[in-house]
Amino acid sequence: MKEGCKKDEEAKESTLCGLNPCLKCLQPDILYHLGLNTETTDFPKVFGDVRFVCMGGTPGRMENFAYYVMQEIGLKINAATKLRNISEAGQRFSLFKVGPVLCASHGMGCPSISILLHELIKMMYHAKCKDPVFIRIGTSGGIGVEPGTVIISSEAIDGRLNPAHEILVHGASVQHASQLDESLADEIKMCHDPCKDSYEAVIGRTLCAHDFYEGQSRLDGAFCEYTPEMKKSYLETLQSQQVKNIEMESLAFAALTSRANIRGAVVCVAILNRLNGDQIKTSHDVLSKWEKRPQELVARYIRKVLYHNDDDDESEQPEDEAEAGAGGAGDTQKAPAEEAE
Ligand SMILES: O=P(O)(O)O[C@H]1O[C@H](CO)[C@@H](O)[C@H]1O
Ligand SMILES: O=c1cc[nH]c(=O)[nH]1
Repeated sequence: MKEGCKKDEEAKESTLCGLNPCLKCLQPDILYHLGLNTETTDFPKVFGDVRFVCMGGTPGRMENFAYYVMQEIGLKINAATKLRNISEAGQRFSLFKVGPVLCASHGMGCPSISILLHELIKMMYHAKCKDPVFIRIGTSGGIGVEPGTVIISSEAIDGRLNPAHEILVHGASVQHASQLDESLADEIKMCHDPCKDSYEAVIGRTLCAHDFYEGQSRLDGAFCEYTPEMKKSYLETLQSQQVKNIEMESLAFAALTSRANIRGAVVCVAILNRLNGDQIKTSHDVLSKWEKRPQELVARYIRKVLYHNDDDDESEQPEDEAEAGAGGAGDTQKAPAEEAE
């Protein structure tokens, strides 16, 4: 358990801690951007079995991941089954539930993922989830790594290399530590097979920028008020400080998960090596293959945790949906995990 995190009455129910003490007074609690509330949805019944919350930038990636993870954890569905976007009413994020796995899109940048995380963390609290693991599966710009390499973040740092997510509250700066769970990073890394996988997976520091262009020292933005030499020097400094990649959500992800006593990991593929350029020239076909790499590792990890086995050993896999825990994909009335097309 997180240091200084006492188990209170709520913690007996969910394992989250450090949350807003007023949450229990909100009747109902409205998760506005997810289009859900505690009055019309029975959270413990619909989401109480969630053990993994996976997130990534785009709705399409997370829908594909939901179908992929369903197959990988052995949930049987028929070909006509279609997963329902549970947060469709909110019109901001997509959210799919596949048994114990929630898959959410988070948009771009810390403000967007922060909103999603506040609402997902409240969901875990109301649903009384026990020890949920949160994982971001994404893309990034690599620093001195071969494009296609998967980077599992050891910690998230800001542009000044500080391991903290800064927010302004009442006009004052508040910094929250952005550490990630080291043992979770190791467990995910162990799901990579250097003999079979055609790519490398490494653990390293991740720089989180608040912009894709100037914030990442690109020379190809609409504005650029620095020289190629200044860019080179900054990226080389990052490399010398064991920074392996740059993306745009890890600070908020790490800070909010650790504040809630949630184990979190960030697993991103590098789609270019920033030491060699700024523009992404790789074909969409190749990019979509690379994008699946973090998904593969994370699906293997989930499978391993659920069935306590190695990838080759299928002996403990469930026979059917019920055993695997395929469960409600939305409100309490809907059929589990799907609606027929
Ligand atoms: O990992 P994904 O969701 O692809 O997001 C990465 O790509 C976006 C920029 O293109 C940023 O949001 C960055 O973090
Ligand atoms: O260079 C990159 C690539 C993906 N995402 C980023 O934020 N930066």
